[in-house]
Amino acid sequence: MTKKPTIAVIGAGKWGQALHFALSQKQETLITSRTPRDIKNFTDLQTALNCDYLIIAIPAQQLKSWLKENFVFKNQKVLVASKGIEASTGEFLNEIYADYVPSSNIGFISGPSFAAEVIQGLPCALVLNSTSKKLYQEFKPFFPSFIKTYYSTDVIGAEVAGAYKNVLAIASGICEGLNLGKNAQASLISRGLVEMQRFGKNFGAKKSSFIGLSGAGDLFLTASSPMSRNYRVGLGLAKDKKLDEILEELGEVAEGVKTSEAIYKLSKEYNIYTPIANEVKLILEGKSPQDSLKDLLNS
Ligand SMILES: NC(=O)C1=CN([C@@H]2O[C@H](COP(=O)(O)OP(=O)(O)OC[C@H]3O[C@@H](n4cnc5c(N)ncnc54)[C@H](O)[C@@H]3O)[C@@H](O)[C@H]2O)C=CC1
Ligand SMILES: O=C(CO)COP(=O)(O)O
Repeated sequence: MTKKPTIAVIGAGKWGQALHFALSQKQETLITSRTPRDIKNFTDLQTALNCDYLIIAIPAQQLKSWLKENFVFKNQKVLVASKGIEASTGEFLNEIYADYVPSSNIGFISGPSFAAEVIQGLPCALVLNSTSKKLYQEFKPFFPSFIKTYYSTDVIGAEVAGAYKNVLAIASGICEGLNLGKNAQASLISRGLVEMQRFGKNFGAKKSSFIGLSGAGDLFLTASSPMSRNYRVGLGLAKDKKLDEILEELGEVAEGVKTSEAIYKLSKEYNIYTPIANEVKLILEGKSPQDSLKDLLNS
């Protein structure tokens, strides 16, 4: 008799728990995190790492050190659930993972997916991005009927879109917080989409990823709802709150904060025009949102 494949989620934050709930609909799914949690099928890290299939939902800025300290490759198949760019080095997550997992064994989840809705079993559509279609075909049956999965080979497109939309969500939250109106917000979001596509093109991303679920889909979701943590960061900044205070109140990760630094660094290095992301970075460092608005309108 063939052994049933084993599967585990690593990281029990909001997204890890929602994915654990979703995958547990069809098969036993383990979950682990740094601190023990009262969740069904919670296990220790080593047991999780011994599973055949892993879904890793650790914030982007913690990933590099987490992999170095904990990860041992045992031919596991990995789906990355994080959305961000490493700020200290400007590395994309697929570049960081490349030191640990071969490309045939790794995929990246993208698309509009608030954890709070997924954990209620509400319908959603996700893209699994991998150079290996076989990997997609192996993971697809694990997903429950309320999640429709699509396949794409555009790993870098999915990564850029998922990371960039968090920065644009901060900008959109600022726009809402300043009461600039729906015209301004729609302009910001659509110019943001152009900007993220321009940025992605530089790294080889496909245009089609930006007009699909990974780009427009996730951007429209995150940049239009206070359910987004990044959007709420923007709302706070518009009300002149200090970043530390906003993040403490949030109590969860807002990837756009650090990702704006990474985009700033990369856009300087590769000479890419990224005006909205640059202004977000400057506002996070203390520039007044009103001054940023003037600069964006006149650039
Ligand atoms: N919440 C959501 O709706 C979605 C989140 N994501 C992405 O998933 C990633 C995780 O987000 P959430 O789970 O929502 O964040 P969260 O703030 O709810 O939880 C983060 C989790 O990471 C763990 N963690 C933090 N530092 C760690 C370290 N050094 N080593 C090990 N574990 C560590 C924390 O203990 C916590 O369990 C982010 O990149 C986010 O952008 C993607 C899609 C949807
Ligand atoms: O990525 C997300 C939805 O697709 C979650 O966005 P926030 O991290 O801004 O809440």
